[in-house]
Parts: sequence; C-alpha cells; structure tokens
Amino acid sequence: KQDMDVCLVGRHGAGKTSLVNTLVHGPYSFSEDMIPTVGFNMKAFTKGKFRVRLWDVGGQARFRSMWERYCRGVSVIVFVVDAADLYAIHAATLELHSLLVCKSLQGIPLLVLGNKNDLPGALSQQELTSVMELSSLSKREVYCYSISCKNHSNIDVVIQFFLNHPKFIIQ
Ligand SMILES: Nc1nc2c(ncn2[C@@H]2O[C@H](COP(=O)(O)OP(=O)(O)OP(=O)(O)O)[C@@H](O)[C@H]2O)c(=O)[nH]1
Ligand SMILES: [Mg+2]
Repeated sequence: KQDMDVCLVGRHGAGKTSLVNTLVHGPYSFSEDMIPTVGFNMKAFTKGKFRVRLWDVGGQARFRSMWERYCRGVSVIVFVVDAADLYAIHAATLELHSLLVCKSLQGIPLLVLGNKNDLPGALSQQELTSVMELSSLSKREVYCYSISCKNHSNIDVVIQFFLNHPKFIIQ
C-alpha cells in the first residue's frame, strides 16, 4: 500500500473526529455524543492502493498552536468548519489565514469542508468560499465542499479528493 498523510484542523466542535470516524468506520459510526480531542489522534483507512493516514488535531484554543506542526509535509490539509455556526466561521477564517502564512505549509493543497450541511442555515459551498475569503489564498490548490457526517453527504467526494492528491511535491 502507498501511504499518504492528511491533517484535519479547525475549531473545536466542527466535526473533525466525526469525519475521521465516518471515513474509517463508515456512515453508522456517527454519534451526537463526542468527546473533544485532547492533543491528537491518528486513524487510517485503505482505499485501492492507498492507505490514508488521518491526523486529527484538537481544535480547542490550547491545541491550535500544534496545527502547523501536524500539517507539515502532509499531502492535503483539511480545514473543517461548522457551516451552521456563523460566529465560529468568522473566527475560523482568521485562524485559517494565519495558519497558511506559515512558510512550512507553502503550496500544500487545502480542502475546506463546511460540515453539518444537514442543519438549517448551514452556509453553502459558494457562501463559505466568499465568507472565508478562499479566493485570496493563492499559490496552492484550494477546494471547498459542503458535507454532513451525520447524513453521510459528500463523503465520497472527500475520499476521491484524497486519492487524487497522493503526494504533495515541493516545487
Ligand atoms: N448535525 C450535525 N452534527 C455533527 C456533524 N458532524 C459532527 N457533528 C456534531 O458536532 C459535535 C462535535 O463533533 P466532533 O467530531 O467531536 O468535533 P471536533 O472537530 O473533533 O472537535 P474537537 O475534537 O474539540 O476539536 C458532536 O456533537 C457531533 O455529533 C454533522 O454533520 N451534522
Ligand atoms: Mg475531535
């Protein structure tokens, strides 16, 4: 198997661990009752010739300084937001932009996931792209999808994105 590393970051409660559970254990693993991640966890799933290692880093304030370290050298940075929480999206926007100025993360493809699209008022992919000023992030591939771990919506698209970006090669 060919190994690839993906790092999941974003604020607490956005749904990073829920996404990891969905990817690794399938759609029926969703739980409303989640324990916040302390530090980080790693889980992997295999698909075709790939073994995708998912580095799931805690989103509480005290863990955010660790994000950069875990994102270094990965194939894809996944930034998860709760698309129904406008306050959190504004805070996350600042955190995302300040993370990506790190020289060590230059050029690594970014996948922004607006999770919880099952909730009323959740921002669409277009709305998130605009509110989070994703078009201003240059010199890297930037994609944004609207997903739901709860309803298993667009999870297949996320998996396909990973498989299409097996290795980020520094130019
Ligand atoms: N409605 C809805 N709730 C979700 C979805 N995904 C996750 N949640 C809920 O959001 C809450 C937080 O989920 P977690 O996966 O623990 O969030 P996290 O990003 O890992 O949080 P930290 O580990 O603290 O950084 C839990 O109550 C989940 O059930 C979703 O797609 N829809
Ligand atoms: Mg977590």
